[in-house]
Amino acid sequence: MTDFTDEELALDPQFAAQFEQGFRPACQLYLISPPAIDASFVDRLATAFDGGHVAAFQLRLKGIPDDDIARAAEPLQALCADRDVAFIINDSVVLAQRLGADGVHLGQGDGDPKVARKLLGPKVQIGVTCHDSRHLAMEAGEAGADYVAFGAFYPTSTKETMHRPEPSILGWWTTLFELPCVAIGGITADNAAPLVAAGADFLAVSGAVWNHPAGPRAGVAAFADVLASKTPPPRA
Ligand SMILES: Cc1ncc(COP(=O)(O)OP(=O)(O)O)c(N)n1
Ligand SMILES: Cc1nc(C(=O)O)sc1CCOP(=O)(O)O
Ligand SMILES: [Mg+2]
Repeated sequence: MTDFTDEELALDPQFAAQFEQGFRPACQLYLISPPAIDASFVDRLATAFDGGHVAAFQLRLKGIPDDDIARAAEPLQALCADRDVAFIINDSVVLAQRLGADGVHLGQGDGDPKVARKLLGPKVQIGVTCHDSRHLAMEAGEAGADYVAFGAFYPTSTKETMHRPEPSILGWWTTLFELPCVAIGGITADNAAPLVAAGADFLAVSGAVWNHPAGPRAGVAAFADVLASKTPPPRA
């Protein structure tokens, strides 16, 4: 696949920045489920939400039949609706449609965002994994994604990862594009500052919340200061 130079990217009229120093909201938390959950997980999720504002929750259960994920999703989706948290399904457009999810997250091998858009319509959020690639991110944006995700920024035991972007990719993206960007991979309250400072619109986190020694409520609360450290540019 062809990779563009920075100069080509910056000059491409299809992709180049359209927004004029407008308002960019503060960085928000995007919570990813643990790799496995049981029936009591809905209580842990509620506890996590008690720790502070969570913008989105992604149900990420790998290698499990859709029917089982759908059963597990029901109380979680209801809780998310109750707490005004976007409910995102990982990997499967079909399952996202079946559940009436607020969004779907697609990896590079999880299907074409354009096809997803046709199936899900304009209101459902579509996120796309872009690893450390500016090219993939621009492709995703062009295909109609609602956000692009870069990672893994730090080592993680939640998933085997092969890409390690620099935080500067977030700054590059937010300078040129209005579309929100998500930072993911091994992010903790202690290592998140460079990602927030670089311009991440969302921090996607799993282990830092679910494995927090003081529990998921403390895990979410721990991010409050670093999230607040991004000063959004003023309205034009
Ligand atoms: C917000 C967010 N970003 C990236 C991923 C990773 O998606 P993918 O590359 O498809 O890997 P799996 O999560 O499916 O193992 C994600 N899920 N969410
Ligand atoms: C699901 C996922 N995707 C990644 C990517 O790099 O695309 S890293 C990752 C794991 C996120 O969990 P944690 O916060 O525990 O590291
Ligand atoms: Mg996937």
